[in-house]
Amino acid sequence: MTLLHVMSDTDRNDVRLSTHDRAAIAEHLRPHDITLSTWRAVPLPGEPSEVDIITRYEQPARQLTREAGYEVVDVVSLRPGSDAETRKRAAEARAKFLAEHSHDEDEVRFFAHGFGCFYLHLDDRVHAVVCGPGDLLAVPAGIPHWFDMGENPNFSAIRFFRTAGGWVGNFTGDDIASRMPSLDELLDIP
Ligand SMILES: CSCCC(=O)/C(O)=C/O
Ligand SMILES: [Fe+2]
Ligand code: NI
Repeated sequence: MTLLHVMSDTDRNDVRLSTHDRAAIAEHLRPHDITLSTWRAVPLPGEPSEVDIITRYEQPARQLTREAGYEVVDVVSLRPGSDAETRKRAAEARAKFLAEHSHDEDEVRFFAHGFGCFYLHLDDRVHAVVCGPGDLLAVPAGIPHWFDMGENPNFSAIRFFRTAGGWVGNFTGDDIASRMPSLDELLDIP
């Protein structure tokens, strides 16, 4: 399941576009220099480890790394859990990425398992892009955005970086995420 849900940045109920059609989503994002592409999903165990992910997707990940010149590839995985420690870690991770930020390099993420939503703040519109298994999203440097992994995170994503420093966010200080629908709300859209 992939979703693009475009809203006014001052009114989440002012919806300009909402579609699950991957081709239409890619087409809509292209003029913004944002690329949504698809890798053939490979079968994974129910609770894939980081090693499962990187070995199953080694071939396309190596090809992308070679073609685009990425230096660092890592896997971010969060799994649901009801114990206090897991919930605390999930809440901390969620809060970090919910703060609007940009990066000095492109944000390139492949979803191998589960779901997450990128909210791309383009002029006066928020483009919420829910990514699921097989989705590769590439967002140019400098675009303000945030990411929601939901109340009970359950996803694995491969991240591609050009510089060895890994993840560095330039935070805007805007709490816009609190005024927009969460991943859990977007996943309920039929
Ligand atoms: C899906 S990877 C974790 C989120 C992340 O790296 C990022 O920069 C979100 O904006
Ligand atoms: Fe980011
Ligand atoms: Ni647009």
